[in-house]
Amino acid sequence: MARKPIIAGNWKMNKTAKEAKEFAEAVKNNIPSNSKVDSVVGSPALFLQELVESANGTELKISAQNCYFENAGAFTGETSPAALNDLGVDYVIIGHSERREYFHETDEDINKKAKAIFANNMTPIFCCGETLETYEAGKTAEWIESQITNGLVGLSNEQVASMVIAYEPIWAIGTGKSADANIADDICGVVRKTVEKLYGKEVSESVRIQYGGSVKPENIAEYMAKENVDGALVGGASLQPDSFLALLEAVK
Ligand SMILES: O=C[C@H](O)COP(=O)(O)O
Repeated sequence: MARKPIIAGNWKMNKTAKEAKEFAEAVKNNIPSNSKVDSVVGSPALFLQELVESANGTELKISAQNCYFENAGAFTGETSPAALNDLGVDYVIIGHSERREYFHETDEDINKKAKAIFANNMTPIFCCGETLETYEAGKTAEWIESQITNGLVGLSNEQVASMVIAYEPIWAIGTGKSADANIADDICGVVRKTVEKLYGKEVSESVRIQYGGSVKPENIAEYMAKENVDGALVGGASLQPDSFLALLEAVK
């Protein structure tokens, strides 16, 4: 089955409202209109409403970078998935290594978030990835299998088939030291095999798997040429309109 490539920018904690709006205005009408690629921008929650309104009716889709797993209640500082859906947000990034490390998110939290996102008609971009220590110990495959197994438990076949999984080796994030395209393909293959083991071949052939970690316009084609890589989750190189558009243009 042909999987549609998906390029998602993750702005992390960058930009002001003015800069976010300027980005959307510069990008939204310049997305390649052949629909060969899904184009997503992951913004801080503060700018989501503005971005959804600006991107309305265009090819640009908007993602949150996190949400809580309850829809409402006494959870000071958290973001409701129901409110995100109400705004018109399409995707939510969950389980990013920065959230796992700095905010102590567990596989169980991330699993609850995945369920809440589906319950609110949005699509999770589920991140997994290993530390340099795990990589150097040759334990990447078992680490990834465990993150996938625990993170997706209880989801339906249909849900897993429709989601996006981003493999991001932590040692390649923001370091300029991207993983070799063959390594990215191998580990994205581990993700796909794990999904196959848990949910069957049809689901594993449908789920879209991104590579993330120092992806830029100059190297994205190498990743996209690989069998198991269906797209990229991009931090630094997604911040400027020209660079974001160049990433999209590079997807053949
Ligand atoms: O979510 C995106 C990743 O953490 C990659 O960030 P980067 O492209 O700046 O290395």
